[in-house]
Amino acid sequence: MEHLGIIGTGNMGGALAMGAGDLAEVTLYGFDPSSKRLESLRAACGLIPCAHPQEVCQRSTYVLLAVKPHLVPVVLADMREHLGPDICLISIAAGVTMDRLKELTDHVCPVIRVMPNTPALVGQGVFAVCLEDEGLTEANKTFVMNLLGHMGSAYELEERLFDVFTGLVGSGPAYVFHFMEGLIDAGVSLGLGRQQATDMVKGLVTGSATMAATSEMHITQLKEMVTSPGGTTIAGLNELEKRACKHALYKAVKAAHDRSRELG
Ligand SMILES: NC(=O)C1=CN([C@@H]2O[C@H](COP(=O)(O)OP(=O)(O)OC[C@H]3O[C@@H](n4cnc5c(N)ncnc54)[C@H](O)[C@@H]3O)[C@@H](O)[C@H]2O)C=CC1
Ligand SMILES: O=C(O)[C@@H]1CCC=N1
Repeated sequence: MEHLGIIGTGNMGGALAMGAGDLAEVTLYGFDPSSKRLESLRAACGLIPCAHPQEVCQRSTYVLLAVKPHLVPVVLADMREHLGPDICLISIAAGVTMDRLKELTDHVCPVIRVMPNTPALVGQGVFAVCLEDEGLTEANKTFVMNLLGHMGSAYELEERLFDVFTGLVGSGPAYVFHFMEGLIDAGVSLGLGRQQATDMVKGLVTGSATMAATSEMHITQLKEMVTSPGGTTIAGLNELEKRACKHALYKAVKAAHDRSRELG
């Protein structure tokens, strides 16, 4: 049985608690200043609330840090005395590097840096995992890859690519929802009811994503399948590219990448 403590049970910490909660071999602990969050996770996934971060450290073999990046130094300073070689620290804070995490923990415990995304909540997260700390055991690596694999797809990734992954995949669900919102508004503008348009766009995105995930065909071939010569789709695609849609996506990912660097 492994003991996993989560410090900060907001959007992402909460999503990971929910994902880990149904693993028989994991007991979950958590601390958050919001007792409401802790109580709702106790009811939803059996997380055991702790009175302070130190108690989480005392009860856990893995401690997952899921507070906002600017709070990482403060929270680690509080926990520092209770960390040691038998606790593996997992940080999901955007931008906070391995070097910084090692420095903030005085190099007393092994550290794993992870970048998740919110579809973890429905078992379809995509995770980058940095396993570069030489103090990690094979058991640490296996535990974390299995834990995250249970909530989606976990990829071991060199730390130098973490800002790219954060800008693309960590932030990515928001781009997809923004795109969906735009399509729904377009449908409403042209006369569909909002609920009708919402249901239709959800079906559109789920169906297209399933095709992309399961088809043998390349993404470009899937696009060509829809695009009849002289037809409706090419007329729509031409409008998107007149507005440099692909370039806008590049700029969005680049801005998020740059912000991830700054946060570090
Ligand atoms: N939301 C997302 O999609 C993703 C977030 N992340 C990272 O996850 C971390 C958390 O982000 P969110 O969950 O979005 O933020 P959030 O604001 O939803 O959650 C943060 C939680 O930390 C708690 N907290 C505040 N002070 C604390 C303290 N001193 N000790 C313990 N807990 C404290 C808050 O009450 C809150 O529940 C950030 O570092 C972010 O970079 C990473 C990938 C995706
Ligand atoms: O917006 C953020 O800073 C966090 C990190 C990746 C997704 N959400």
